Amino acid sequence: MTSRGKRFGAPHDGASRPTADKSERGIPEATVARLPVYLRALVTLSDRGIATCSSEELATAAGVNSAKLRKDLSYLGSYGTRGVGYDVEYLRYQIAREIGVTQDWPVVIVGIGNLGHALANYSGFSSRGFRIAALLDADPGRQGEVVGDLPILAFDRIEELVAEHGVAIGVIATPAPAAQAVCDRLVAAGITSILNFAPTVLAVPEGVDVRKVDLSIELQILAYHEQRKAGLLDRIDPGLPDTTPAMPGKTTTAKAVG
Ligand SMILES: NC(=O)c1ccc[n+]([C@@H]2O[C@H](COP(=O)([O-])OP(=O)(O)OC[C@H]3O[C@@H](n4cnc5c(N)ncnc54)[C@H](O)[C@@H]3O)[C@@H](O)[C@H]2O)c1
Repeated sequence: MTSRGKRFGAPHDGASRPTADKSERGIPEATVARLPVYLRALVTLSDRGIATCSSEELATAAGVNSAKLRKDLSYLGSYGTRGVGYDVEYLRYQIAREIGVTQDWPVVIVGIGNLGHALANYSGFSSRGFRIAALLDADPGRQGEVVGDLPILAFDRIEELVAEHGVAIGVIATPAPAAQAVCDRLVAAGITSILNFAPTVLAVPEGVDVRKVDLSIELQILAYHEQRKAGLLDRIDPGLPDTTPAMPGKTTTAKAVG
């Protein structure tokens, strides 16, 4: 239950509803997090004119192992056809329906600086069902500038715009010190899902979902793996033939999900 206007609860940063490991339909959260990755792989296969694919092909395209993929898809009741594999278009539809991207999701972006401009100009949102309904900024010097097809509007219009477009998702691309106040106002206006790019932990009431994108944390994780690789190489006697084992761990050239 959303409790709009209630006092804010515990900081809530990252995966939605951290206490639950299953979605309302009983699909594990880790599986839910991989569904968009499968969807993106299916869109690519479909764009290449591929009508059916095996679980191995789809798993490779999505960067997961095929047993995990089959298990994930079984939660959707999708098992493929023996000897044929999965129907790409149908599976794409099934996953899109499960995620909710067969419908149009109006989104507002708050903070149209460097990052906000990049997000506003990104065409990938609309092709995946996310329509940018409004661009908002507190700086009058930015207001009126057209980015993509939309003018930057005053953040003070947030309530009016959320109501007008039925917006449920807000993107925060303001500096960190402003993010909590922006978040509070988005929630008070009726927004129940927030994608936060500011490097700060947001406190939100129960029923509001927050996802955080932090490129520096992703880079730090890669740095950690680089350090481990370097440590392994240091331990190899340079006089011996190279018998370096394959690197353990989940991080490969593609980002591991879940
Ligand atoms: N998550 C990532 O990977 C990533 C990458 C780059 C930047 N960032 C973060 O994204 C945020 C934006 O970065 P940037 O480089 O675009 O900054 P920027 O300074 O270029 O833009 C910030 C914008 O937010 C606006 N703003 C400030 N306070 C506001 C408020 N209260 N209400 C509405 N708008 C407000 C400013 O007027 C400005 O236009 C920062 O928090 C930054 O740390 C995150």
